[in-house]
Amino acid sequence: MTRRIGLLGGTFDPIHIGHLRAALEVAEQFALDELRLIPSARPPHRGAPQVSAEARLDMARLAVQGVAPLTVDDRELRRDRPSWTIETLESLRGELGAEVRLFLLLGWDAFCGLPGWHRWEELLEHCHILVLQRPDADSDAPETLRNLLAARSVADPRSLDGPAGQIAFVWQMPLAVSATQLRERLAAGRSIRFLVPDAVLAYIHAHGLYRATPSTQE
Ligand SMILES: Nc1ncnc2c1ncn2[C@@H]1O[C@H](COP(=O)(O)OP(=O)(O)OP(=O)(O)O)[C@@H](O)[C@H]1O
Ligand SMILES: O=C(O)c1ccc[n+]([C@@H]2O[C@H](COP(=O)([O-])O)[C@@H](O)[C@H]2O)c1
Repeated sequence: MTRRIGLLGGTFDPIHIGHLRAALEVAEQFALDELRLIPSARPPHRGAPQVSAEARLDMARLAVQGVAPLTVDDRELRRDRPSWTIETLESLRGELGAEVRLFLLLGWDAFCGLPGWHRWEELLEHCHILVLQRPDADSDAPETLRNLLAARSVADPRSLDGPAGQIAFVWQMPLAVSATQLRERLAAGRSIRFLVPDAVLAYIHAHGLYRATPSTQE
C-alpha cells in the first residue's frame, strides 16, 4: 500500500493542543501512516521565536511521545537558512520517493498567506494541501488563490488522489488557542495547564521559558 504521510510545520513556540488536536484529527480522518510535526528553525515571515529551535524541538518531541502516528521531524534545524517549506518538501521527496502521498496541513491564516511564500507555486508538485477550517475563518481567500482553488480543490477530501497536487478543506474541533496567548499568559505568571501536554508544561517550568524579564515585570 502507498504510504500516506501528513506534515504540520510550525514555529511551535510553544506547541499546544490546537496543533496536536489538528494533527491527530487529520491523521485519523485520512488514515495516515505517520503525521510529522516539523518545527521551523528560522521561520520565514515573522520575527525570531522567543525560545531556541532546540527547545521548541524538545517540546514537540515530548508532546508526541507515545502518541502514534504523530512524530517529529527535525530537518529544518539541520538547514542553515530560512525554513522555506518548498525546501523541506524537496528534501522529504528525495528521501521518501515519488510515490508516497504527502499531505501538508495549513491553518486558514497560513493558507491565505501562501502567495507570499518562497516558490509557493511549486508546493503542490510535492504534496496535497489540507486547509484546516475554523468557524472564525471568516475572510475570503485572496484573489491570487482563487484560480488555484478553482483548479485544484476537491469538494470531498476522501477523493484526494495520487501523491500530490490537490487542495481540500478539513473541519476540525475548533480550539481557539494560539502560542501567542500562551506566551502572554506565562509572562504574566498565569497557568497554561491543560492547554499544552503536561510534559511540555514541566519542560517550560524546568527551563524557565517564557517568563517575563525583570524589566517587563515592573
Ligand atoms: N488552535 C489551532 N487550531 C488549528 N490549527 C492551528 C491552531 N493554532 C495554530 N494552528 C496552525 O498550526 C500551524 C503552526 O502554527 P504556529 O506554530 O504559528 O502556532 P500559533 O499558535 O499560530 O503561533 P503564534 O501565536 O506564535 O503565531 C499553522 O498552520 C497554524 O495555522
Ligand atoms: O516557505 C515559506 O516561504 C513559508 C512562509 C511562511 C511560513 N512557512 C511555514 O508555514 C508553517 C507555519 O508558519 P508559522 O509562522 O505560522 O509558524 C511553518 O512550517 C513555516 O515554515 C513557510
